[in-house]
Amino acid sequence: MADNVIEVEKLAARFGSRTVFQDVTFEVRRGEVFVILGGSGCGKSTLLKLLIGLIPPAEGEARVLGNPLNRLHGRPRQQALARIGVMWQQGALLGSLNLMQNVAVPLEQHTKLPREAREAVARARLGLVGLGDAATRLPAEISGGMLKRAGIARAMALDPEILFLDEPSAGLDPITSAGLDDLITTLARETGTTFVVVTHELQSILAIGDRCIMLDKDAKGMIAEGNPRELRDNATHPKVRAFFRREVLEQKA
Ligand SMILES: Nc1ncnc2c1ncn2[C@@H]1O[C@H](COP(=O)(O)OP(=O)(O)OP(=O)(O)O)[C@@H](O)[C@H]1O
Repeated sequence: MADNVIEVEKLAARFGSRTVFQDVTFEVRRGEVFVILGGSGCGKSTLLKLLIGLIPPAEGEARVLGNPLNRLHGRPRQQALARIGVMWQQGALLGSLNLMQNVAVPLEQHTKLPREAREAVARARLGLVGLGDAATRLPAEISGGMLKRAGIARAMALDPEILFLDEPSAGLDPITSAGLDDLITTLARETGTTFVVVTHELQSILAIGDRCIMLDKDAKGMIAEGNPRELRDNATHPKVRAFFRREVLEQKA
């Protein structure tokens, strides 16, 4: 039987009387790169927030590592949250701290490790994302791509079982974005970390995704689930076909 790290059943999200999506059901398997995709406003970020328990579901349930995170409180919630890492689109490193100090912040908050040990772990995480030589640089002194890598290193500080990335390639040029895709693929393979990545960049989806779901604003729910390359080749839903085919045609042009 597959080892599921996330199980989502008949999940619905509502703001006031407005339904963003409903009847969303899927699972994420340990070690895979799972992509949540769809056009602007379909609810990708909302789904991410539901998964990590920042907002409660209107209906249904999302269990992450066996726990509905929105229903945990106090110490059990802290313990569950320590097993996942999140990198939001803005990344938000602290400008006054160098990269090593930034990556060490979660270690300071969640562990009793002495400073030298925290810094050693932080340096190791920076090494994992190819920033071993940039540990003492400030966020303002590095490129957009390096900032994303540093954000990933910080999200990995506590050696999470699942890493959630919200639009990691937003604002990056195609070459830097492809480098980040390579990093995600390598980290998933080498560390066994499960990745849940929100993106609408087709190149990235095809490069990194083992499986994906596609949300749709009009359908208010999922319109596709599966391997992205198989969906590109075989999807029959017009919107799914349009998403994968249009961009493929653009790439060939
Ligand atoms: N806190 C909130 N209160 C009310 N409406 C919200 C709230 N958060 C999101 N929404 C609405 O829910 C819908 C889905 O938003 P969400 O940000 O999840 O979409 P998205 O797919 O991530 O979009 P994008 O790709 O543009 O970031 C949008 O119509 C948005 O306006």
